[in-house]
Amino acid sequence: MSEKIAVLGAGSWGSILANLLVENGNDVRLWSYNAQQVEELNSKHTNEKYLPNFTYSDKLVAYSDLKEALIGAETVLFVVPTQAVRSVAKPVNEAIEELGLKPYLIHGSKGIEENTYLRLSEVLAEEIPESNRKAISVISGPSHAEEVAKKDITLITAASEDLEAAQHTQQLFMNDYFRVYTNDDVIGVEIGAALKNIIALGAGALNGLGYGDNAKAALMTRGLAEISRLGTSFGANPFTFIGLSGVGDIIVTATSTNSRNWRAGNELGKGVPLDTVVNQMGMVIEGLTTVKAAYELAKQRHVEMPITEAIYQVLYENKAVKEAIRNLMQREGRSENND
Ligand SMILES: NC(=O)C1=CN([C@@H]2O[C@H](COP(=O)(O)OP(=O)(O)OC[C@H]3O[C@@H](n4cnc5c(N)ncnc54)[C@H](OP(=O)(O)O)[C@@H]3O)[C@@H](O)[C@H]2O)C=CC1
Ligand SMILES: O=C(CO)COP(=O)(O)O
Repeated sequence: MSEKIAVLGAGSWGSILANLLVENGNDVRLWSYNAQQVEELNSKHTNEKYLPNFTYSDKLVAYSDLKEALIGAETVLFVVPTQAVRSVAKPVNEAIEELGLKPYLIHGSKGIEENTYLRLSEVLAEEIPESNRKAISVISGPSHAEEVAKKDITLITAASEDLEAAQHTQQLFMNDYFRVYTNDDVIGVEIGAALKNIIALGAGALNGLGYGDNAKAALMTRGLAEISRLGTSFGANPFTFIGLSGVGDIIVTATSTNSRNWRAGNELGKGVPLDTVVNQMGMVIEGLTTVKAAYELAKQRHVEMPITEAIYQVLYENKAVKEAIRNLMQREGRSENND
C-alpha cells in the first residue's frame, strides 16, 4: 500500500510517524509551522529539539506551507498538540476544499479540548465537514516516539466508527516492529488516551515525593477505574480500558522516564514550580490541560473521579500534595465490586 500522506505536526510523535510511513513506502509530506525546524529537517534530516540523535529518511520532505504539504493528500494525519487541533483543522479544511481533495483523516494526539471538553475526533468533525473528507480514525496506545525511533516493538490501536477506515489506518502503519489493531470504540480509545496523562502526572509526582511501587500501582489501578467510569458514562465499551489505549498506555506513560507527563509530575513532586517545569520541558505536557477538562466533565456528569480531582486541586487550587494524598486515603471505605 502506497499513498500520499500529509503529516501535520513535527514534534517527536508527528515526525517519527512520518518517518515510519516513509519507511512503509508512502510519499509523505511533513508540515510544521516552524520554518527553522523545516529547514533543519530538510537539510540535516534531524529534529534535535524533539528527537535528539535521530536521523530521518532523506525521502521525508518537510514543508512550512500548509497548503503545499496537503497537495495530493489521500490521508491527512494530525499530530499537533491537543489545543492546536482546531486551529490547524480550520485552514486544512479550506485547503482541501481548494485542492479538491477528500482524504481520510487520522489523529494521533491525546487530550480533550479545553473549554469545549470535546474529544479530538469531534473537533475534527466540527471543522471538516463530511463532504470534504472520508471517515476519521484515531491512533493510540503505548508508544513513546523515542522507542519507535529505535524500531522497538510497539502495538497500538486504530479506532474508527467506520471499519474500512480503521483497516486502512492499520494497513498504512503496520510493519515488522509496529503492529496495529482495529477498534470501533472511538469514545473509549480517545478518553483512555487523554486521561492516562493525568495518571502519569500523578505517578511521576509520587516518584518525586519518594513513594514506592505499591503507591504507583494503586494510583494506576484506581486511576484506570475512574477513567473507565467517565468513559462508560459517555457510552464507551468498558473492555476498551483494559486494551492498548487504556491499561497499555497507563503502564507505559506512568512508568517511563520517556513520558513528558511522568517527568513533569516527578519534578512537581520534588517541589519544582509548575511554570518552571513547563518551560524546561519545551514539549507538550498534555495532562496539565486535560486534567481541567476531566475535572469539569466529572462534575457535570456526576462521575466520581477522586484522583483527577486531587491532582486538579494540587495543580490549580494550591492544595498541599500531602493533604490531597491524606484525603484520598481517608475516603470512606468502598467495595471494589461497585465500580
Ligand atoms: N511523543 C510521543 O511519544 C507521543 C505523543 N503523542 C501525542 O501526540 C501529540 C503531539 O505530541 P508530540 O509530537 O510529542 O509533541 P511535541 O511537543 O514534541 O511537538 C509538538 C509540535 O507541534 C507544534 N505546535 C505547537 N503548537 C502548534 C500550533 N498551534 N500549530 C501547529 N503546530 C504547533 C510544536 O511546535 P513548537 O514547539 O515550535 O511550538 C511542535 O513541533 C500530543 O497530543 C501527544 O500526547 C502520542 C503518542 C506518543
Ligand atoms: O502517549 C504517550 C505514550 O503512549 C506519550 O506520553 P507523554 O506525552 O507523557 O510523553
